[in-house]
Amino acid sequence: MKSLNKLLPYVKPYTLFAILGPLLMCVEVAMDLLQPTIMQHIIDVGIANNNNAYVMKLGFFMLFTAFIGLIGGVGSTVYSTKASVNFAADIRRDVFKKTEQFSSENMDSFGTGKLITIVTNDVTAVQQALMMTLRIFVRGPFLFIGAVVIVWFTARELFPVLLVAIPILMVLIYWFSSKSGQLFARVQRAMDRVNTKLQETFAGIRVIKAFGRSDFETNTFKQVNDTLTKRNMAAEQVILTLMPIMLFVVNIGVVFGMWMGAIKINEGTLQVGVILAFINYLNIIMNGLMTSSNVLMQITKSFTSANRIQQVLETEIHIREPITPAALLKIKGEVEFRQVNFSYSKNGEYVLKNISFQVKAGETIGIIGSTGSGKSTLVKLIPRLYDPDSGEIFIDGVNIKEYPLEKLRESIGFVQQKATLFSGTIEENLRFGKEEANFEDMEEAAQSAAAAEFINKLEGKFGYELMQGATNLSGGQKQRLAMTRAFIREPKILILDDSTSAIDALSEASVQQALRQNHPDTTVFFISSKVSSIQDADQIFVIDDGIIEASGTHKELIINSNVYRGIYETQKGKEILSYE
Ligand SMILES: Nc1ncnc2c1ncn2[C@@H]1O[C@H](COP(=O)(O)OP(=O)(O)OP(=O)(O)O)[C@@H](O)[C@H]1O
Repeated sequence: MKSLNKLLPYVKPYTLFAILGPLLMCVEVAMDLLQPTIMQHIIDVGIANNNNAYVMKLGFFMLFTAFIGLIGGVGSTVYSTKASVNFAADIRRDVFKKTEQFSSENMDSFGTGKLITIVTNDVTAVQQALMMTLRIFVRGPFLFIGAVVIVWFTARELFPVLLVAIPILMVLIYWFSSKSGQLFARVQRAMDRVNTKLQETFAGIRVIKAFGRSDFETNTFKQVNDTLTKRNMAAEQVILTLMPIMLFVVNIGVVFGMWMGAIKINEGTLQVGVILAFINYLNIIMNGLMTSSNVLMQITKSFTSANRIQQVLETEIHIREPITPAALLKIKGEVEFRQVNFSYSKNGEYVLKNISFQVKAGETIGIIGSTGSGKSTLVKLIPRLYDPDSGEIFIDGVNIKEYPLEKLRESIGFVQQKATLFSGTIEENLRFGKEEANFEDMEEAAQSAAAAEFINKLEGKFGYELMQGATNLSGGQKQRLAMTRAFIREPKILILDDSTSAIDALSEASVQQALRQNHPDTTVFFISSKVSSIQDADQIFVIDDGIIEASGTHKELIINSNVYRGIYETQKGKEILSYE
């Protein structure tokens, strides 16, 4: 309930619509409530006295009220929809904006599957809850109270029937609603699992096919889908059983009403029309109670969704902007790590342990080490994708936490291990690196990244459309484009995280040469599992189990580092070592 309340400020810009919706609904309900009484008068006054003119007059009045009711109903739908759809759109916008600010750690803790479910399903659930509240919430109680009051004034003789029927109906609704509330919570959890499974399958469809696991995946999807179906069925069945039981109670009420009415008619204290109107009101009362309980159920269902939305909106961003940012000169590219420790889990198990080093501007640093040793993690700390648990990182002698985040990241070009490209043209993807890049910039960067040749062969060249996930490019082409995108922004610090793994040795050498020639002042961190890719670096860091096991030039490390020599030997063979 609390989290739903916290979303109420999102209704504020649409207050007028949110008032008009229920207001117009009141008009519709008032007209609905008038109908049985008009009918009663037609029967008891018009038909009983053979007064055709009276029948016609009230007949037209009945039509008129129905028409006004229609306008009220349509108007209410229009304004309630405007309020709830805009309310949801604003929440979606803010959830999206918030996730854009998320640090990698925040992202890790939610997971993309859950975030997508929140932006789609959960926002839709609160939208529906608001829509129903605005449109129907007033309708239920208004119909119920209105009908009870009218029966009190027009058919008091039959009121005892209501005194028995209403408590029974209320108990039934309470029991069924609480039962279905629990069942719908189970439905929502099953829905989460279906969504997660779908996202995972769509993202990994190629792997599934390559491993011939389609049947297995179809089966696991069938399991989560079956659970969802069963739970949906159970929840719907509860709702659907309620209606006939309530109708049964109402019909017993009708029989009793007619029986009591017949006695009163015989006594001459009641007219036929009153009984007919009473029967109608009894149905209206049932409808009113049902509608109220439906809305309550929808609102209860939306609590979980509101909670999840609130979790995103209230998430504390781990990577914060500095309170007093450093006065900015142009970043040169000196990098220093001072006793840096880092862990993903924050339980003290460090992935990086006591890392300290200094790099001069314009130096090329090779980083090598076994898989999972912490190489990628180390470079991710430079653009503050994560912050260290302890220790400090400096660029040009200034703690990186003191730079405005945007400024810091603007001066860093980062090519991640897995090249991420977006659907759109190559040009659009490159502009991601530098908005104002012109054609020459693109050409030049593509040359440096050994991408120009393949781009020129593509239909439309820089206008070539990439599909989602750039599936219409090869692995090596994706890496080259990702490098072009990083080169184009002429960064002061360039991080290449195993970004030449799918590129042939010749092209890799040409990329390295282009870097030296065209970007001599850029500090380059070059992660690679191949010694041949980094052996010309000014300094090489050998990472082993989260520590810098050794550092130095290739020649120094061959002599001083067992780990480095081990890697080198496995890759080149001992005979080359002795030859060197
Ligand atoms: N987002 C994450 N959450 C939790 N643990 C992580 C995360 N990313 C990496 N790790 C763990 O941190 C350790 C270091 O990972 P890292 O990616 O830095 O290794 P690496 O040396 O770059 O490996 P590789 O050469 O295989 O890319 C690994 O044990 C890995 O399982």
